[in-house]
Formats: sequence, C-alpha cells, structure tokens
Amino acid sequence: MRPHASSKSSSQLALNLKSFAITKNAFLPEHSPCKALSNAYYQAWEAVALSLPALLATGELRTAIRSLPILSVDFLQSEAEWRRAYVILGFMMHGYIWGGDHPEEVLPPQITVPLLQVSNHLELPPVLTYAAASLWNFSSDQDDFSDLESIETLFTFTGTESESWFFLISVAIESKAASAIPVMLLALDAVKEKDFATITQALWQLRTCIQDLHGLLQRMYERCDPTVFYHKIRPFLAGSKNMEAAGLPRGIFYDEGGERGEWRSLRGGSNGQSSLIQFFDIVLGVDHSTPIPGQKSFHQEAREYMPGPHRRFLSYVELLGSIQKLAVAAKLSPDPVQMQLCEAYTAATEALATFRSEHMQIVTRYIILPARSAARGVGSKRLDVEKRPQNLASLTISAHEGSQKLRGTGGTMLVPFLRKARDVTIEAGRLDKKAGVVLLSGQRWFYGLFLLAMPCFFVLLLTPQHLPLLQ
Ligand code: HEM
Repeated sequence: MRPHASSKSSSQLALNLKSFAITKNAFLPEHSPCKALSNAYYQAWEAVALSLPALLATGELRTAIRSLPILSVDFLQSEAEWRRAYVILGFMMHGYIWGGDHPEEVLPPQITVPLLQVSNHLELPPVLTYAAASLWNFSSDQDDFSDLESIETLFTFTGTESESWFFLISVAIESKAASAIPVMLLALDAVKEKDFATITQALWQLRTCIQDLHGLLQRMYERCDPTVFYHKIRPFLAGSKNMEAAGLPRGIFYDEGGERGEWRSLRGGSNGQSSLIQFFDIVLGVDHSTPIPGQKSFHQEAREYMPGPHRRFLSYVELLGSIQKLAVAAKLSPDPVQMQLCEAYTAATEALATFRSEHMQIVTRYIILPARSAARGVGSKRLDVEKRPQNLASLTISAHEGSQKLRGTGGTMLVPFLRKARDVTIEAGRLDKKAGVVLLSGQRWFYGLFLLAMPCFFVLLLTPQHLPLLQ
C-alpha cells in the first residue's frame, strides 16, 4: 500500500464514513445502544416492551397496548433514543399484529402515531426491520461487539435463548466485518490508478473476513433451536406484504385516530436488509438486478428497509471504481501482478458464494425441514402449538408443492430466490467467461472463443462412464 496516499485517503475516508453513519463497528452504532429512554414520560412504553414475552404468553398484549396513552416523540433526547423508540415500537407492533390466534389488521394510534414519526426521522419504513431487530437491539459493556459471550439482546418476543441468539449472530457478523469497509473503500479508490498490489491485498483480506463471518453463521446451530425458531420466533418477524394466506389480505391499516389512517403492505424483518452483505456484493460486482424492466429486485427493495444514511452509502459505493472490470481486463494480461489480482478476486467471490451456500443450509434446517415436519404434524406437539394460530408458520407446505412455494419473512419465494442469489455470486467470479465475452466483441475474438469453449472441451474429454456424474 502506498503510505502517503493511504494516510491522506484514510482521514478523508473517516470523514466520509461518518456522514453515512458508519462507525468503527460498521453499520452498528459506535457505542452500545441505550438501555432505557431517559425521560420518565416513556415509562409506559418501556414497561410494555420489556414484558413482551409475558404479555404475549398470557394473551394480554393487545389490551395492554390499547390502554397506553398516545405518547409524543418530543422528549426523545438523542439519536440513540430515537433508535430505541423505533425498536420498542417495532417490537410492540409485531407483537400486536401476530400475538393472537388471528393476525390483527388494524394497528392502533398508540403505536401508529409515534411509529410514523420515529420512522420518518430515521428514514425507515414503519415496521420491524433488520435495524430494529438486530443493529440496534443489543447491549454490551465491552468494545468488541463480535464477542457473542458479552452481547445480549434488549428485546425479544419469546424470552428464549433461541431468539436472542438468532438476533445476536447478526450483530456479531456485522461487527466482525467492520475492518473490511475501509479496506475495500481504499481498494475501490485504487482502481483509478490501477494499483493492483493494494487491491489484491484488500481482496485477500476480504476473503478472510467473509470466511470469519461464515464461521459465525455456523454458530447459529449452537443455541438457536430450529423448531422454536420456526414455530415461535419467525411468525413475529413477518411483514404485511404477500401475507394474504397468513391472514392479512389487505396488509395493515395504520390507524392514526380521528378517522385518519392508511393501508400499507410492507416486507417484514429479514437479514436480507443487511447493508453489509450488499456492500460486499457491490464491491465484488455481484448483480442481483432483475431482467424485467421497471421491476425492483428483492435486493433493490431491501435498501428501502435500511437506515437512510446506510442506503445512501451503498449508492455512493456503486459510483466508485469497479474491481470486477479491472479483474476481467487483468485476466487477459500475462503480467503476474495482474494474475494475482484475478486469483484474489475469484477467491473473494468464492468465499461469498460459500457463505450463501451455508446460509441455504441454515434455511433448510430452520425453515424447510420444520415446515415439512409441521405438514406431517411432527414437532408442533413438542411446542404445544397444535391449536395453530394463523400466521407464517401455519402456512405449511403440501406434499405436491414442495419447498419451492415457501415464503420468507421478507415475503420472497425463498428457495428459488436464495439459490439465484448464490448462483449470481458464483457467476460474478467467472472471469474466464467474462473475459471471453469481452474478447468476442473485440479484435481478439478467436482467443475469446477459446476461453468460452474451454469448459466444453473438458466435458468432451471425459469418458462416457463419467458423464452420469455430471447430471
Ligand atoms: C436462522 C437463521 C436464518 C434464517 C432462517 C434465514 C432465512 C432467510 C430467508 C428466508 C431469506 C429470504 C428473504 C426473505 O424473504 O426474508 C433470507 C435472506 C437473506 N439472509 Fe438470512 N436467514 C438467517 C440468518 C441470516 C444471517 C445470520 C445472515 C447474515 C447477516 C443472513 C443474511 C441474509 C441475506 C444477505 C439474505 C438476502 C439473500 C442474499 O443476499 O443471499 N441470514 N434469509
């Protein structure tokens, strides 16, 4: 790395990052979120939010929320308090909607009125987003938020260890990746000058970082029980978009009182709303856009569910240099320094694709298998859920539909969606193919044809008895 250039860029970078609300903990706050709203005026909110598991278990939450006063947001004293108010109201909202035998489609003014103002202030939709459930829903007395033994959740629906662990794994992942942000921004900056060495080094660092995150993702199994997750936790995370079958055909009516209000259909909380993973995608040139003109992809829509400054940060990063283009051009060069860049780029995309494959395994364990068991009446007995309230977990799959029809809390058809997200990541790293296309459109078309056809030659070389293995 060039010392002078990098120290100059580092101070500019710190300034830039601050304006996008990115801290030394990346998309997490600089300090542990506050543990209480300081003005006693908000005591009523605090009391309900901290007793959510008990109020839900006894079926008293809806009455408790309807008896609250409609509180003003005027006494929130800092950004950290606005965030805590958003977390409290988001948890109360989802508890209110999904905490009964049937979902409640009208959100009372006790939640709607302050929630609309708080969401507006934070530039977030009025729903329990990933920011509410994970980014701002933890506490720690240590500096390192990636240490799972020293962080704890502020709010849960169930009071279970499974639920806390589910939210905290994401906190640890976000924190662990923090150093990758400045490193990759400097790498993007180095694209202009074709500083291959800086970019290569950064890509190897990124790869190690993603592998560490993979390790944290695998720790989900340690303390989050798939049956508890599927039947008890996940139903509370669902949104109101594409939730007809779960009992919300029109979405949610946000009642503001005095005959005012509006129907809204919003996606629920999903880790797909993590700015971190989208940051990796942008840096590596992974393209999740849909081919249908005018239609937003899940990933584009997920940006609307990120805090405003983080969303703007991703748009800003998209305008910086393309490491992928540089790597494609480097693929055509005999220069060993450039070849090293290609190797590092491919290794980083492979690490991200492997992370996504692991995530698909998790989704199989935590959603697909419990959904199949529920369809056969297994598992629900252990958790005393035979009465089956109407919610996302009661939408079990029938044998002929299979797991292809299952929906995520964010409302996606989850299996095809996750497979595609993984496949486009693999595709991004296929420099041979991309370089081949570039050459075909230029003068060195013969070499391009060779690069594109190489995989076919390998297939033809295989003996007939190997061919079935490829099917
Ligand atoms: C029990 C654990 C988890 C389950 C069951 C799960 C489930 C899902 C589901 C169903 C989706 C589809 C989108 C939707 O409709 O919500 C999704 C998307 C996604 N999840 Fe998870 N998830 C889990 C943990 C995580 C963690 C810890 C991360 C890391 C931050 C993560 C990152 C993502 C991302 C980035 C997407 C968007 C698709 C992609 O870009 O690959 N998930 N998840």
